[in-house]
Parts: sequence; C-alpha cells; structure tokens
Amino acid sequence: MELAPHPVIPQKKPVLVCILDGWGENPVTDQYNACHVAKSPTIDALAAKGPGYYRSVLAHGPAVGLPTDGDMGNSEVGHNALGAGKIIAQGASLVDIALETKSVYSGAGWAHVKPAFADNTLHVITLLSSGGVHSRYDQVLKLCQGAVADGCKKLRLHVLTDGRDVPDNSCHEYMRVLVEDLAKLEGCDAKVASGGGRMKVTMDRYEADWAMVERGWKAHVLGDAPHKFTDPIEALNKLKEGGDSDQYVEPFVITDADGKPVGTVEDDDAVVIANFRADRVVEISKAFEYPDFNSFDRVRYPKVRFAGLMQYDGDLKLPANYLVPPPLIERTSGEVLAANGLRTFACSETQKFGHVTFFWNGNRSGYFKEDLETYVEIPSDNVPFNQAPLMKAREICAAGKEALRSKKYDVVRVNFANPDMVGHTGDLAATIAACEECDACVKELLDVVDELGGMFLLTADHGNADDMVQRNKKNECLFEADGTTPLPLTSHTLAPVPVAIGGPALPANIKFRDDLPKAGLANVTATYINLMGYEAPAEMEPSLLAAF
Ligand SMILES: O=C(O)[C@H](O)COP(=O)(O)O
Ligand SMILES: [Mn+2]
Ligand SMILES: [Mn+2]
Repeated sequence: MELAPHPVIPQKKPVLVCILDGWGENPVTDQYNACHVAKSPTIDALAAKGPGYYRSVLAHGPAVGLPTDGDMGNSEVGHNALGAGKIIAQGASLVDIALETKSVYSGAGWAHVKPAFADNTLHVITLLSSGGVHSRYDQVLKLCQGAVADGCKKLRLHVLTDGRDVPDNSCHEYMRVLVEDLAKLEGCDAKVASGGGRMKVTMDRYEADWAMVERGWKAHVLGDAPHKFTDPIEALNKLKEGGDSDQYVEPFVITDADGKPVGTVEDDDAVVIANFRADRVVEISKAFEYPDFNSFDRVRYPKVRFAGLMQYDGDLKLPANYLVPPPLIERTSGEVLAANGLRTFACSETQKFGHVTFFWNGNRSGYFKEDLETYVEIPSDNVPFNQAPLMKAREICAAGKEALRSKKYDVVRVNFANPDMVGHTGDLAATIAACEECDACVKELLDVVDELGGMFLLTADHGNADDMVQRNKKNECLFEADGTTPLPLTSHTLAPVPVAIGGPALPANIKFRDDLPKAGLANVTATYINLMGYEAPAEMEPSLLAAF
C-alpha cells in the first residue's frame, strides 16, 4: 500500500477536499436549476478557469456501480466511489444478480428466516417505491414471491412511503400495485400490516432522531399507531388529506373489522428488511438485533428470525443474518493514507456525517488509525430543512478552516449537506438559498487554502439541487392541476457533478487531462491523492490530472 511520490506535485501542503452534497452540473439551466440560479460567484469563478481546472464527472448509473443509466446517483454510491477510487457493483446490482440467479434462496440468510414460513409469519419492512436508492419494488415483490414458493403461509408488509426518491403522491399508486400483487400470492395470507412516511417512521439515520424509529417499532411490531384503518389504500387516502408529503405520512396500523392489528410481530416470526442501503435501516436493525437495546423502550422484544437484505455494517456485523452479501470495498483512500502515516480530518453535520466517513471508508464505521484521523460531527437541527436552508454549513466551514489552520492534517474533507437535504424538500427558493450559502462557505475555505499555500479539490456526490421540478421528456416543466404551480422534484438527478482544482501550491503545469470524457466519481480519488503529492494506487480508477 506504500504510495510513491508524485513526480511534480509537492507533498505536505494542506489539501482541502470539499463535497457539495447534491450539487449537480445540469445542462438544463432554467429558473428551476437552483445551482444555476443561485448567486455563486466563487464557484462561477472556478468554472471560468476552464477545462484545465474545472470539469464534470459522471455520478449516476454504471459509473458508480448502479444497474442502469436510468439509476440516479446517491450519497451511498457516490461517497463509496469517491472514497475508494473504484467502480463497485452496488447493493441494487448485487440484489438483482442474487434474484436472477436465485442464489438468494439458497443462502444462509434465507435459511435463517425460512423456518418461520410454515407456521409463523414472515414480516417484510421496506421503503415502498422504485427509487432504487434504498430499495426497489420489483426486488421486494420477487422476495415475497420466492418466500411463497418456499412455503410461506402468512406474509405481512410494513411499508414506508417515499415521495423523496420518487415524485410526491406516488405512494397511492405504489400501494395499489402492492395490494394487487399481494392478492395474487396463491396459498398465502399476504397483507399490508402497517406503515408511515419514510421521514416520519423507521428510516432515521446517524441517530438524528430515534423517535422516528420508535414510531416504526410501535407500528410494525406492536400494532400501535395513532391511526388505524382496515384498508391500506384507504389509510393513505385519509392520511394524505392533510396535505402531508409521502415522506411525512403519519404512522398507521391495519386492523381487522374488530380493530385487531392484522400483523404484529410475535415470537418465532421472521422479519426481513428489504432495503439494500444501510444508513436508514441501521437503527431499526439494532432494535431487532440487540437484546440489550436501550435507545427507546421496545415494550416487548419478540424472539424473531431477523435478517437484512444486506449486512448494513460490516464492522458491527449488523445484522448477523442477511440475504445478499454487501459490496466488498477494500483498500479505500482512507485506509491507504493511514497506512502511509498521512493524517485525515473529516467533518459534516449529522445528516451527512456517515456519508463523509462510513460510506467514504467503504461502509466501515470507525477509524483506520485513530491517531491519524479525526472525524467531527456537527449536530443537525431536527427541523424541516427548507425552514433552515443554511443548516449547519457555517459550523462545518468553521471546523474545516480550523482544521486547515491547525496544520495537524494532510487532508481536510468536509461535506456540505444543504443543497441535497433542502433539495429533497422540493422547495426551490430555500434550495437556492442553500446553494448560495454553500458558495459563501466555499469562498471562506478557499481563502484559507490560499493563506496556507495549499491546494483544493471541490466536487459533489450526485445531482439534486440542479433540478427542482418534474419535467416531461422534452425537459419542459410539469405543473399542478392549476396549470401554473410547478410540480416539485424532491429526488436526485442524473446530472454529472463538477470537479474543480486549484490553490497556490498547484504547479502551473498540472491540469486536468482532456482524454477522459466518461470519467466518474471514482476518478476523483486518485486525483486528490495526487494533490497530496503522491501517485495513486494502480488499482484505482485513473487520476483526472494529466500524467507526467
Ligand atoms: O436517504 C435519503 O435522504 C435519500 O433517499 C437519498 O439521499 P442521499 O443519497 O443524498 O443521502
Ligand atoms: Mn448526497
Ligand atoms: Mn439526497
């Protein structure tokens, strides 16, 4: 793992790696592209330096290990690629293969849950959409069909409505299709048992709000929720009347005509989480997996056969049982730098803290070498982010400046969450404000890089803020029924992302090469290792810098 010195770029200059989460370089530059509309003089000035110092790279589809070019990028696959410098077949792709080859039904994880099929209940907890970021409906259905084929007599679905990776209000259609597909499962009593919006129930991440997970435990396991219905389609119709987005639907439980929940979790049942992505199912997995769990009162702890679709934390071995082995991501840049005695500082706020550490390090929690690495989490507010679009950008900026000035680190890495987290609210004005805030913070950080005589690399992990409305095939904005209100887009985009380099220590003869038009996020890794004054490991995707 020893790194050879770069022939031209000096070592031991302070290097900043700055990720603007959700900042795409979208070719559609109309009034709904918040990155384009935002006043961003600093980033505009970087772009004006031309293709030697400012370019874009792919951040979606196969370039980041996703199944097809129709798959938008996301923070998991984006930070995996940025940190590892390799194109790794990601969760969605691995599950597709396991289902196509049917290897999923002969694995140890399946064997762990199968004993519940004959006389007990198989519970499936899943994000209900085809967003392909955390889960994908066709995969969930195949798992249910496979269980029925393997003798499952009673199946209960506990679903989280999306409206974040897919258009808002699409929950109705997803629920209609699910109910229809469950009815087709011959010889199996298959029903929806509980649910709620993904930002209200169960799918918290990085321990930002355990109360979400507690609401999910109560609805999915205990059959206890503020809203009870006998019909899941009716449940969504009623709960959406209040105007809540699919992301924030109140928790609900489905009961029989006598008001008895149709699918509480009992001893000897099986519980499978059908999300392939880790961050938003780690907490609920701990609630099922750990006897000594104390992050909220579980009221009762049924002895179940618990499995994840994947293993969500390789260091914690969480969960112990899983249906499909997760991607194996080895010799990431974090590990290589630590092995060479190089010191890393990484910082973001809660909502993106695990992105810039856990995902960056190849789905590993913790340090490679604690004496060489410092990870700082700035607690995120627990508010709708369009009401506080600056989020904690200023605090992240201050921490990055302090780390640079401390001269204790060879590379300082920060992630600004707000273009993405505010972009997911669909609020255009707030997202523009978020992007402007980011630009101001970038300016402050680059001024410190100048002051210290260092170098910087600025990039993003996927698009989001670069398109805030739903569009037709001709990229024309779609409108609500009133014909004038644009239909908001809360999801990521397929846009490439910018990569900018610079700083006083960057040798004048070091520029981007012009022969990698299809470069992706995985090419950024070798690039930042070069800026630190080293040749990158040969197994990584090639650097964006012209070779010497
Ligand atoms: O989990 C989320 O917030 C979205 O589904 C994906 O967003 P991220 O990949 O930017 O975290
Ligand atoms: Mn992201
Ligand atoms: Mn996002």
